[in-house]
Parts: sequence; structure tokens; C-alpha cells
Amino acid sequence: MSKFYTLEEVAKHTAANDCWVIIENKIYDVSGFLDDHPGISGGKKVLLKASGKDATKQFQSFHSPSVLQKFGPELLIGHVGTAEDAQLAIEEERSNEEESEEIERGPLTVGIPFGDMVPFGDPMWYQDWYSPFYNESHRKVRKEVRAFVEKEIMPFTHVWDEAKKIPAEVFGKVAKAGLLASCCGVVPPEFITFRLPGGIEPEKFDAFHRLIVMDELSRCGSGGVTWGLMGGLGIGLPPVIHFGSKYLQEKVVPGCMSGEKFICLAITEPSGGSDVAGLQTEAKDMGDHYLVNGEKKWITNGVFADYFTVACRTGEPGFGGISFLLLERGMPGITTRQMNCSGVWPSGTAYITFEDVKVPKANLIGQENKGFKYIMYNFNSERLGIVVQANRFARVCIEESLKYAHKRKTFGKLLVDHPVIRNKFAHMIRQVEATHAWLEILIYQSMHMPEEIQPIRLGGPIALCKAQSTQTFEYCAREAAQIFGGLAYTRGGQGEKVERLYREVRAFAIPGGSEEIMLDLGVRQAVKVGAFMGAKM
Ligand code: HEM
Repeated sequence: MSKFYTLEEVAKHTAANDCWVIIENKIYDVSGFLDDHPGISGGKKVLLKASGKDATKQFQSFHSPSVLQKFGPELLIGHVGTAEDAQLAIEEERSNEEESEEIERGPLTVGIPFGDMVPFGDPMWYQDWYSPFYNESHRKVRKEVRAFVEKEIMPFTHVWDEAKKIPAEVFGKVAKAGLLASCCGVVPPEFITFRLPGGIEPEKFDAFHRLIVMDELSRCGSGGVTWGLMGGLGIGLPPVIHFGSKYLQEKVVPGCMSGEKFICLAITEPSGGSDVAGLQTEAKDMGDHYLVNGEKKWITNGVFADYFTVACRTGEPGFGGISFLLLERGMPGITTRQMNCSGVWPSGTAYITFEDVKVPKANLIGQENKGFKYIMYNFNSERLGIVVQANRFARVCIEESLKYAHKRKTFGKLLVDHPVIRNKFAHMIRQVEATHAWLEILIYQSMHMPEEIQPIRLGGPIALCKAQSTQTFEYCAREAAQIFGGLAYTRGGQGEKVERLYREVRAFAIPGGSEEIMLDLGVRQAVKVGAFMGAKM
């Protein structure tokens, strides 16, 4: 049970070896933290000066709430108040916990709002707007994944990013929470070992449940973490699940789904990114095996992957001569090295060299020379995944900067009271909401349109939506950085998410099809489909 102290009692603790501060009515013993407290003008001195009293205001102006999520539990020693207050506070906390997902209902409320209701900080259906796409099962997934991400991911995101590595044990936790299985598209139930988020049956876990999982995870505001956890898995495993032999599936899928093994998709080469048909990595047929030679570049998770789903040339030049092979770490001739990129640091972006790698024929994924079809199959879900992440990152930029604009004053006014700042928010919001609405309608199509016509009908609009989402992300990261000013130019602290996201924009605008290629593809396909469907042009 929590302890309670009066203000007079707290005021006695102002020494370097006995230092308490009050923040939001809670008392923190920061004696052991003084030397670790950062600050340009002496982090220890600042804290000592604030000791023995209520420092809520100063705390809120210098920190993001995640600081207390991370350090609070260890430093918290009690609450301010008398024994009577104590009982009341405990009861209030309990009832707050029970209702935590519900915001107080007012006369404007029409449903059940979720989240902290920062305007446009969450999709509209969270913020008490009607939507035809979601039901109780989606609300369950949303609630569970949000709690998991806030406890297990968000407090550590900055540390992992700086370390350029996610600790191994995190993957197991993420797998057990059902998140890994949620990011691989439609997964046959036999491969799902852990309970899916919200306890939803595998057969009923639909594309909107998957959207929610990825969207909620992306609230951490780090492409390095989203890609570090599931970037390779989400695109490297589906070819094995959908086209691989039983032998390959049994060998690869269980380990990857449990977070003990890692897989990546290796398509891009030093000489070509979006020009997949021109890939050069060669797999020579040697009778009982293939001999693989070539190089792959910018391969997400390649640094720590155990398996590599590799697009190789097995036949004629162009689209028709590509196959997918599964290569395994430990096969002689495979070298991976970490690339030094602007962003997405913990995602293990690799340069990979294959030198005379002997690959058994049993490691062919699907049929020989059908690789391009599998790549195309993968692209639509990969691109939708990028849209989900990029748009949530753009939303994070809105959320973070709108909160900041409510505490930072310039020229005697809060930032949010300056029309020039509100104008920035307006342009960010209209783009994020338009992108989200387009995303939802595309996801709805992917659930209902016959699978065989999806590549033709949906490929173009998904490509356009990908470009829309990354340009929105770029716009919002820039505007949020302007609102944060210097705080978004330094790593860590209040501008932490915005600073990182600003560096990560290109990691979404280029891979999975660059904006230029996406825009062109979108129009080319629209014209082709239009002609097929009798458009009078
Ligand atoms: C439980 C108490 C506290 C904890 C755990 C804490 C933690 C931190 C951390 C982790 C940072 C690094 C930046 C960030 O991540 O936001 C920071 C920065 C800072 N803190 Fe605290 N802090 C506490 C209380 C206070 C109080 C009471 C004050 C002022 C009276 C204060 C003043 C500052 C300042 C000025 C910075 C910015 C330093 C800079 O940008 O150079 N902190 N604090």
C-alpha cells in the first residue's frame, strides 16, 4: 500500500543524500538519481533546488511524460496527504484504473472514447466518431496492444535506438503478446502458437485487427523499433508461409513466430532498388543444389537474421527468371555487415554478400522462375504496412507537437495561440486524416475483393497511398520539428520522437517502392484498369 506524507514532512528532505520532490501529488526520492539527472546547467543542482516541494510545473515544462513512465516506478515512495487522503486516493486510483480506457462522458459524447483524446492524436474512431469498420473485437485488440506497447516498448524506445539494438528477450515478449503473428498477413492457424491480441480466434483475426496492432506499435515513434521487431518477419516470412514446401515451413515458421529466430527479405541490390526485374544475384543450377553469388543491400534485420528469403536469378533476364531461395546463416559464403544509415538504427540494416553459397534444392521457395509473382504478392501487404507506420508516425508528430504547443510560451502566448502555429497543425491534420481514410477503404477492399484480381485492382491505389503516406509523414515531421525548435534538433528529451522520426522519413519514402515509382505505377495501373473496365478516355 502506498505511503502518505504531509507537505511539512516532504520539506525536510532537501539534502544530496536525502532528496525528495513532488510531481503531480506523488513523492519521488531522487537521492540515488541526482548524479544521473541530465542538464546543461548541472542536472543535480536543478533537482536539489526543487527538492522538498512541489516541482510539478518545472517538471512538466522540461520533460515528456515518458520520463515518469520509465523512471517513476523505481523512484516513487508515496503520495502527498493525510491518512484520510490516502484512502480516498487509493480508491480514486483504483476506479481510474478500471475506467482508464474511458474518457469522462460529457454532453458531446456519443460512444466510448479511447485514449487521451488529444485532437487527431488517434484515428477518428478512437475519438468518439462512428465508423463502419470496427466492432467490439477491434476494441479489445486496441486496448490490449496499447497497454502492452506503453509498458514494454515506449519507455525503452530511446535507449534501444541509441544502442542500435533491441534486447533479445523483448522478441519473446512481443511474440507472447501475439504481435509477431499479427504482422505476417493471413497466417494459417496451425502456425499460431500464442494467443492473438484480444484473445481473437485466428480465423476471425482480420485485416483491421492487423492494422490496429501495427498502428498501436508505431505509437512508439520509432521505425527502428517497428522494423527491428518485425520488419524482416513481416516481409521475409510470408513467402515461406504462402508458397514454401511443408519442409521449409516446419523448419522456419515456428522459430520465427516465437521470436527465437529471425528472417529477412533480401531483394534490393547495390545496383538496383525498385528495379526488381533487373536483379543480378545468381543462383546457378548445379544438379542437386544451387550455387548462389551476389550482393544485397539495405536488408532490414539482415544483421541478425538466421534465415534469408533471397530473390535470385535462376533463368532468363527480366521478370521471368527470378526465384526465391531460403538461405541459412551458417551456410559457408554468407557475410553480413551493419550499414551506417541515417535512421532506423535498431533494425539491423545489412549489406550481405553471397560467395559460392551452396543451397540445397529443397530450399527453393515455391516454383523456379515464379519469384516475381511472389514478390508482387508480397508488395501490396508490405506497402500497406508502410502506410500504417508512416501515417501513425505523422500522427505522433501531431500529438507530440500539439501537447508541446500547450505548454511552450513565446511572446507571452502559448504556441497554440499563435495563428501561424495553428495553420501548421491544420495542414498536418488534413493530410493524416485523408491518408487514414484512404488506408481504411483499401484495407476493406483487401478483405472483400477476390484475391486473384487484387494485384491488378489494388496494386495501383496502394502504391499511390504509399506515396501519399510518406509525403504526409515527411510534411508532419518537418512541421513538428519547427514547432519543437531546438528540442527536435537534439536527441532525447521532449523532442525525442520528432527528432528521430525526422531522421527516419527516407527509410519509408524509399524502400518498398520509392515515391517516384509508386506515383507512376499508380497512374499507369489506373489507366490500364480503366481501359479494361470500359472507361471512356
Ligand atoms: C522524478 C524526477 C525527475 C526525473 C526522473 C527526471 C529525469 C530527467 C531526464 C531523463 C531528463 C533527460 C531529458 C528527457 O528525457 O526528457 C531530464 C532533463 C531535465 N530535467 Fe529532469 N527529471 C526529474 C525532475 C526534474 C525537476 C524537478 C526539474 C526542475 C526543477 C528537472 C529539470 C530538468 C531539466 C532542466 C532538464 C533538461 C536538461 C537539458 O535539456 O539539458 N527535472 N530529466
